[in-house]
Amino acid sequence: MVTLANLVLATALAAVGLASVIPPKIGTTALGNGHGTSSGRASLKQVRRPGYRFNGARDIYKTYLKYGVPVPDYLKNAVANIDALNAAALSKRENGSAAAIPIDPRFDIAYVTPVTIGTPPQTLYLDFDTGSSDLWVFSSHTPESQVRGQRIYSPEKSSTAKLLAGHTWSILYGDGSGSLGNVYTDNFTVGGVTVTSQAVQTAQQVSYSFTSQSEIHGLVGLGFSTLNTVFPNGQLTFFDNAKSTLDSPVFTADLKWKKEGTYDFGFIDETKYTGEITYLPVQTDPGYWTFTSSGYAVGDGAFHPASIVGIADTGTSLTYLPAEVVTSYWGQVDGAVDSDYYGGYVFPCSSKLPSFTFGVGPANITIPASYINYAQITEGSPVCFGGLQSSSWLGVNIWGDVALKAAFVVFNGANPPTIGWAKK
Ligand SMILES: CNCc1ccc(Oc2cccnc2)o1
Repeated sequence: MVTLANLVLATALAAVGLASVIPPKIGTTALGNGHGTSSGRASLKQVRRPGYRFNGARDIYKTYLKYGVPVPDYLKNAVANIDALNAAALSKRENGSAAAIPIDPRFDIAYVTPVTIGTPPQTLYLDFDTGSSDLWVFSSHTPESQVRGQRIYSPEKSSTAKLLAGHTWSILYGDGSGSLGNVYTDNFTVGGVTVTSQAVQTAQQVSYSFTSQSEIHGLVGLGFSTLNTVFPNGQLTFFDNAKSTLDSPVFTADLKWKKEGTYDFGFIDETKYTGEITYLPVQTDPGYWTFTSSGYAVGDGAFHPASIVGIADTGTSLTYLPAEVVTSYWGQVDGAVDSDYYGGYVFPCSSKLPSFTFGVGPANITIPASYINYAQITEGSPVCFGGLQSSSWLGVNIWGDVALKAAFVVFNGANPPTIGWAKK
């Protein structure tokens, strides 16, 4: 016996996706192939209206109206409450996409991405670096003698800038470069994603290697915020601040060989990779995107299972792996030597290089040989510098740009974080 109350209950349960105890049999639905044939069968593809947010209370409200039952006040309020929550959620969600531009057309020493800081917006090009967690910029506080062509951020020209009184920072990178200074908070936007009151670390000193690289106006750290060097209170990275407003707590890196790639925030662009994404666990202590590769192969040679613990670091140009791995690679290259004089593996530019494959769980990523022929020692030299170098002096294995640009990489900031790898 289907009573009206049961019907409402059934509709309500169905509306919230729960199987109802009374199979609602509200008339028969037209079935068929949707092409108007006379077969008496039609199927209609259900599509989600863009921006649609589910409101179960409204479905029940409609059932009351449909059967002429007076709508109780609590139900009217429920509909309004859920609409308000949905509106707030929609207004909060944002995603973004920004270019990763090689700073030198000849070889991929680093990639920069346009950002705007402050009000009115000041545009700078920053190096997005998953291997560190400070957001710092050349600024009006950087001595003019240390600024050589870089754009600067001038907090005094931004109506939304606020000094973070008593806070300082100082950072040293793996290549020996470094910078230090004080801290403001201001509006920070990349690819349409805005964080208000982002900690922006203004440089008061930069090392010569930064001064000499005019295309890099600062860094955006995308490592875990535990690595942030601001003292006495560590600050959150742009990603950690943006996470709650993104559709999904992820960013992806699609770096390219001698071409512009992209960083996406809040979504995974299925058109940017092929096959499946393999997700691996991330060790977040001390704060790098640390994962374990499952082994390697040189060229078409046999795959060597191994556990290679390393960090995914968009801020490092080359890839640094254990000595036994790189000696087995360079052993396949005529004339390759690990040169103290040149500071790493070099080889005759005329030599043929094999590709390099590294394992990511049951899957793998292959770095084409061309990516490993990194650059001539100097313009016109017959000696070339390898993109695969030994990590023995570093104390950590680093999957830098030479490896990352061979893949589509998902930095998943959920709890627990994971890192995803896909071919492209
Ligand atoms: C090349 N020295 C200046 C410079 C540009 C970008 C960075 O930053 C780095 C360097 C190494 C590792 N991680 C980030 O330093």
